[in-house]
Amino acid sequence: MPMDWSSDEGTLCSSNGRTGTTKPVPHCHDWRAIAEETASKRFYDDCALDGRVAKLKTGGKRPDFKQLIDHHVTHKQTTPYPYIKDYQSFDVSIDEDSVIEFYIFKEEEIELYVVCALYTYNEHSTVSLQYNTTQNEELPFHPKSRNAIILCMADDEFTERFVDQKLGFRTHKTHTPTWQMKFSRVEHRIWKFHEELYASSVSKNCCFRYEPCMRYTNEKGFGAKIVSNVLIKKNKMIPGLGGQLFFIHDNDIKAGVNDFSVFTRSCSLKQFVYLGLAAYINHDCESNAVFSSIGEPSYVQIKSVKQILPGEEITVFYGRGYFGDNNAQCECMTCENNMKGFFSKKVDTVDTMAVDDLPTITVNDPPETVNVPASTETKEESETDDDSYTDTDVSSSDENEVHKKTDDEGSIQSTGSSDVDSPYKYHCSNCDLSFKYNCWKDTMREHERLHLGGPKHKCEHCYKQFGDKRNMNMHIKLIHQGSMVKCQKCDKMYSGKRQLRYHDNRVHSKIKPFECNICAERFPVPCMLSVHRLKMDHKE
Ligand SMILES: C[S@@+](CC[C@H](N)C(=O)[O-])C[C@H]1O[C@@H](n2cnc3c(N)ncnc32)[C@H](O)[C@@H]1O
Repeated sequence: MPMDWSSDEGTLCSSNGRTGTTKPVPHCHDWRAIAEETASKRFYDDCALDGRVAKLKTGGKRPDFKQLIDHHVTHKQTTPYPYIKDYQSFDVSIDEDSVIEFYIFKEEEIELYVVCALYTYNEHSTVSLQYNTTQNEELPFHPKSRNAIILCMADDEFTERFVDQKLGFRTHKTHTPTWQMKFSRVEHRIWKFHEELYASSVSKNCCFRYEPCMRYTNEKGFGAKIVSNVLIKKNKMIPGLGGQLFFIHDNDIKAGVNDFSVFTRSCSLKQFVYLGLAAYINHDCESNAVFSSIGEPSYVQIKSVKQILPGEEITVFYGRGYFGDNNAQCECMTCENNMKGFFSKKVDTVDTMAVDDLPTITVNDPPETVNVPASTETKEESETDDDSYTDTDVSSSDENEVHKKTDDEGSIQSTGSSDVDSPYKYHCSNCDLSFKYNCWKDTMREHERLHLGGPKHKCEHCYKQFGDKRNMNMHIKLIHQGSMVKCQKCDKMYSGKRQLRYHDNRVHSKIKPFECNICAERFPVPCMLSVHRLKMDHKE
């Protein structure tokens, strides 16, 4: 109901008659100043519930506002508050021995109750504004999203200052405008805490680092990931790696804009925005870490569930349905290796999408931990096709560093060619890198070129470097120019003619040009043949 208090004279009503003086009801835009002034005078020091101020010693607990208001309503024999639902899930952090007051301005004629402001007093009587739930306060977001909005504003500012500076490109942003609002003590703490989190994440001693990540389609080449700097043992909290979590109202979630780190609690189905360093952690279906909230419910930390090696990406499991039903759109490395999720239906676009990851060193862990770039090129295809593209892109400095580190420190072992059963049979002659399938030999060739110190082609649009100019051009075409080819039969988009042809073989023409030379079984795309060879042990 629209309300203009400036034109009305109203009554601040008292249940016990002690403070029933008539006062002009403030203009709704002035409520903040007036309520604050009233509060600062501690006008109602000895009142319990008197119609204007409800006062409650919290003893450090979150007050039950609904009960408080219900009590007030019963006591006053008046109609229920129209905004009562706004109180059911207030999330107010309260210090030990705080006193909470809430102010109720009542306009009797129209029986409209508006809870104007909520204050906390600490033991020194400092007043801070917590919430405003007036109906016609011109808030640009739902009042219950306030903490989340402050978090978003802080995140946009500090990611730009700390992470973007480090990586040299603009990473995720919630695009929340910086609303001018007076912060409460608690809100100020949210802001400061966030700043400190980010500041410590770029300090020398930090045990993890940010790295660019171009793996995920919807990030269009401007994603980031968190990589460990040290060996992290299993079941350890990762120091400093966490984020803040606050409830956000549905109306304030904008799909594709600020929803990249929104989680739903399974028990309450409420949505929370989770931001901070940990919001740069990507999902993997067999993650090496988990979310862990111990203590402060609004600060969620990250705990390892496997041993994490220096140089290894830290990943968490977002949930079973985060990337569509059964994570059918998941593009994680595990899905890629197992041809599940996003890769289950799109075998023919695998090499388009797996453009990011450097092949990492195979370790003495199970071979699944190895990131293998999934170029699917075979002998039949490689010489002729202009679209052949093996994205062994190399931020060469990084990669060589990893090699050096592993040699020097001996903390990472080579796969060892003695491991007869390992599927990683194709070894680089200069370092410990191993490849799973022979069909990735182009990737390997590219990689080996690095050891020769061959020319490095740097993409002018991003940080990536390539041993082969052709690959760089293809990368530019794919990632920066977005030039894809379209299937005329079903409108699906592919990175090149070859991928389109594989798609057509598999889905439309149903032809199988790739034959196993051992058992003569035929396949529509070469990587299916490679998998078959590996599974059946039908070596070439
Ligand atoms: C919380 S952020 C993780 C960090 C992200 N790379 C970034 O730079 O903002 C979540 C986003 O990362 C991407 N992402 C992370 N893991 C993914 C996966 N397994 N499959 C597809 N996209 C993923 C998606 O774009 C998702 O919306």
